[in-house]
Amino acid sequence: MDGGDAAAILRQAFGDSSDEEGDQLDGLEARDGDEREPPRRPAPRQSPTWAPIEEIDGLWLCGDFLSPEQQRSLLSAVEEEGWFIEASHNQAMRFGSLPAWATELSNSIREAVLLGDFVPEFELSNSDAREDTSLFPILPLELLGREPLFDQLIVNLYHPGEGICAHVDLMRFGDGIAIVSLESPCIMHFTWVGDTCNTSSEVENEQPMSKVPVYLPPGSLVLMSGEARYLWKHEINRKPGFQVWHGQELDQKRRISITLRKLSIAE
Ligand SMILES: O=C(O)CCC(=O)C(=O)O
Ligand SMILES: [Fe+2]
Repeated sequence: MDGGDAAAILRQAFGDSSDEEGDQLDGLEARDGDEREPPRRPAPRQSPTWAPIEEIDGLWLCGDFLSPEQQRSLLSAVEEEGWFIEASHNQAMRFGSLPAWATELSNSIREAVLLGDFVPEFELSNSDAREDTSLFPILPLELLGREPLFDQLIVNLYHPGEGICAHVDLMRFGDGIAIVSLESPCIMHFTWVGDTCNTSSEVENEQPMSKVPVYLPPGSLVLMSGEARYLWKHEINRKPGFQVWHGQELDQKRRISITLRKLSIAE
């Protein structure tokens, strides 16, 4: 991707003086707005704080991606879809054209990457990583600049005690996966693909697996690309004893996650 493409991405994210569509970046906040108000330019949001997960290449966490108000607004948008009215329903998927709120969420993800501040220690201590991914280390530019950024949505609802077992997302999805967490915090564990993962073989060879725990607060955004997407499994085990952070078992509530992916181009 050349500099012209990068400039186009930046224009798309920040708009220019004649670009009124910039308002859609504010969509999550504008949802409750008074319709009589004239269109306004979105207030520049505070730079989100990104942290690399040091052990895992391509794994980034934005803990303050959504404000409490934005979380409430996003949750209402999900609930208004009516997917989870029946107690037996805990998952919804959409392909292709996504609900407006999910498109707004995608736009906000792109914006958060473009505005992202990442922790200076990382810059100082990982000059190799910095060189590899010079312009946008959080998400490679060829992913950040694709259109659409995501065309597949999956919303999962987990009751306390429920989670998802270790997996690498299917290869039918391309690189660059985003997960937004709502309601309950949780710990997502990552395991290198080469490591054993099933309980039976674990017991047999008694090798402790090296799992990397990542704490996902409500309103956070995880981005996986490259090794994090293809060479690490992720899982959420919410059975008693597995959601422990700094020695404290997390208080589990219902959790809703929104995963955004892009279908791979068919060969
Ligand atoms: O719920 C989550 O946070 C993860 C969901 C997930 O990994 C998936 O749907 O592939
Ligand atoms: Fe997954």
